[in-house]
Amino acid sequence: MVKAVVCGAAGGIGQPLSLLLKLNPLITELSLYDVVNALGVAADLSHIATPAQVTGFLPPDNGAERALKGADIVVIPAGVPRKPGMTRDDLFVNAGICATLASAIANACPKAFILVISNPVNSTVPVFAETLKKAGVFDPKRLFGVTHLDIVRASTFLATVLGKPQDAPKYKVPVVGGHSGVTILPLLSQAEPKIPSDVLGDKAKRDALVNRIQFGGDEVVKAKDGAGSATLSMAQAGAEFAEFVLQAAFGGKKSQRPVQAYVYLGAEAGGEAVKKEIGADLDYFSVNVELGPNGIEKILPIGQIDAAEKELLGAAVKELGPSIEKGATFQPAPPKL
Ligand SMILES: NC(=O)c1ccc[n+]([C@@H]2O[C@H](COP(=O)([O-])OP(=O)(O)OC[C@H]3O[C@@H](n4cnc5c(N)ncnc54)[C@H](O)[C@@H]3O)[C@@H](O)[C@H]2O)c1
Ligand SMILES: O=C(O)C[C@H](O)C(=O)O
Repeated sequence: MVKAVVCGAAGGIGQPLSLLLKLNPLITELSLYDVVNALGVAADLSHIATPAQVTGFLPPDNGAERALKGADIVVIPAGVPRKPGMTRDDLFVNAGICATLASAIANACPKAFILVISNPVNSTVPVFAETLKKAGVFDPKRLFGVTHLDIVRASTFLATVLGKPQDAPKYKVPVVGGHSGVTILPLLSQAEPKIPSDVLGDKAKRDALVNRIQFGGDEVVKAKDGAGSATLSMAQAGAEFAEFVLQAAFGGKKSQRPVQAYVYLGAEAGGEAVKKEIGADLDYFSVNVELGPNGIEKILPIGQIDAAEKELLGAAVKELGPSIEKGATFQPAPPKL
């Protein structure tokens, strides 16, 4: 029996993500929580003939905690998306929503795997961690900032540059750092299969590819022209990442290869080696991790990077530090009496 919850289930990401989770045979119970329309989305999905039993919840009568009660995995795409001209940091208004949901998780399902999609991920993950710490239930092995869309984009854009767009699933590019602009650090030198030297060694081609991976989100924001940001590709990436976590925990399938997520790097999580590699005392970074029944089993080293990547790492670290600090020191407004 596996219970999954989507918080923000009626939104642009939430609806297709909930659909994809409804199709996941490992999930037997699916709770959909949102401040609007969660009952409608749940009624609609509940007619699909798959094992997961779907229920919708709205805020009245402590709806968030009722939705979350006993959950094994919680996926969170709640909060506002970007409009053209905005940075992800402009979405820090979502911090309050994240703190509220983290408190509800601490009460209702403190052992759940928590997958944070809400932006700015670089700051909202520290908001979750600090709220869970205050409640005494923080487990760094179970908290993930979902940066998997950057991995999906890197495969697609690399295959396109190489003139083999249909081979996108074959290309694996580690993407480390954070989830916004220059904090997104694609490690092209570690791509598999190896990138031919006429692309990797051509500065203009390489810079263009790195830039497209770093600013892929902006392409969608621009194309949607005020109607939001990536929703369908994010739903697919979120469902795929949830599947990695679920398979490792409940499916008896240890991940064949490491997956990447924005995770806590404190000593108790085993992230000290990565801090040394990046030469900075950052408490969060997107890295390769190995998953097992209890979540993150091992934070893996970044490994060898080349001179161009070292330069990009400097820029990523510089921007990440203040974003992490902003999330970690966030004070939610006291509840209105
Ligand atoms: N991590 C990533 O790679 C990634 C990718 C795309 C989008 N995002 C982010 O995901 C978030 C959602 O994007 P979207 O396009 O689905 O937005 P959206 O506006 O379409 O949907 C957001 C949903 O959250 C709900 N919501 C608001 N406050 C809530 C609360 N307190 N509790 C529960 N639900 C609440 C809204 O009612 C809405 O249904 C944004 O912050 C966006 O920037 C992240
Ligand atoms: O670009 C955005 O604001 C949404 C998301 O972070 C993305 O990468 O698509």
